Amino acid sequence: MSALFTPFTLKDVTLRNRIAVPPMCQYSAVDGLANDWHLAHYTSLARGGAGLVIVEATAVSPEGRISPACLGLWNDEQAAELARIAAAIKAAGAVPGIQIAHAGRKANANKPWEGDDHIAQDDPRSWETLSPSAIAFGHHLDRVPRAMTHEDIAHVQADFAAAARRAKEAGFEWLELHFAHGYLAQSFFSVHANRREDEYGGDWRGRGRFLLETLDAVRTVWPARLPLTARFGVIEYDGRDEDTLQEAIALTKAMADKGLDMLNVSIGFSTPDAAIPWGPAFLAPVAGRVRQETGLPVAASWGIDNPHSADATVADGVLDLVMIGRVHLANPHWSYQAALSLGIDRPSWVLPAPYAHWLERYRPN
Ligand SMILES: Cc1cc2c(cc1C)N(C[C@H](O)[C@H](O)[C@H](O)COP(=O)(O)O)c1[nH]c(=O)[nH]c(=O)c1N2
Ligand SMILES: NC(=O)C1=CN(Cc2ccccc2)CCC1
Repeated sequence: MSALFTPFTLKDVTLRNRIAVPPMCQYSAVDGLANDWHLAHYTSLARGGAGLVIVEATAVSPEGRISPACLGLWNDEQAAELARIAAAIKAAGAVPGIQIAHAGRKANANKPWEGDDHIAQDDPRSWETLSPSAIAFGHHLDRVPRAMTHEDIAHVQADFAAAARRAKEAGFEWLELHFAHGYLAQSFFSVHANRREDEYGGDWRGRGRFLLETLDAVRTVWPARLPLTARFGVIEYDGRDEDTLQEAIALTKAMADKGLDMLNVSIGFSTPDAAIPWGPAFLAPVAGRVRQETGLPVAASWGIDNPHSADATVADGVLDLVMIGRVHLANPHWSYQAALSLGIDRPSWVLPAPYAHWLERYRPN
């Protein structure tokens, strides 16, 4: 029996297996609108057999986009296009999820393959970036952002709540708040980015306030019966990891008290000077510690790309869901290959009938 291919129920939602496609920006939108690229991309991933497919970081406002080509959910036209994608994911047998985000001081950047750097301020595509403090990330993202006022903070939190309402109306059944990877919410939590001296700065409670208030605002509009999760950078690999982890675990417990249903454990990416120990499944033990100490179900990613290690993280009670990212770009049918490798019954039926019927009778050698 394979732990990876057991169902997972959270609130009223049941995933057919423990395999999730994490959000992965496609940088392929115009004016934040999803198009045929996104429809084909997400449909093929869902048809590949994963239990959960989470649509990429989708900005809660125009200036919350990482790049001008990122998706948005700040208007009803965008919601209508995303509704087609949610329906296509569901029709393929996966649960449709979406991540809502604000890129903060990492916003207004070129596509990764077009420089990945901040757009020049005299470029017509340029817009003002916001952050808790007027401190640039550095390196290729060296623009100094404007320190947010309390009005800015309230406005962005209202944008998150509005985007969550639109996500619900568009038919998404799993919502993830982007609280990781050096974007706005992570920046509020990070000592590298947040030097505020008001109630949104200082100790972990101050630096965590924006995240808790945003969670509160979203929880009010997101149905109690559907999973509300957050992707959160609990470690920076910046030399103060134990401090960061303890603060992140304390904040995660506070978020759980406010109705967070699950944590998608990730990296802070708040400083260009991080010494990240890249390697197969390197973050899984960190996620396992968060799971132990908070009692929340957890997911994690980062180099978990072979079926046996993915299966082991679930079987050993380290992870509840495995986020399988880049390898899905190489092979949307990764779940089928995993089913073959793990020897589950009728592995082809991880795929939809038009494929499964024939593959069950024919095995690519
Ligand atoms: C092209 C691309 C785009 C994104 C990502 C990655 C890549 C490669 N990642 C991170 C991703 O979800 C995943 O956590 C990492 O890729 C690590 O997992 P793998 O090692 O790829 O399985 C990411 N994470 C996130 O929370 N929101 C996002 O929109 C994106 N976008
Ligand atoms: N929107 C996000 O959260 C993104 C995260 N990435 C993290 C990453 C870093 C290094 C390698 C892969 C992914 C890159 C692209 C956008």
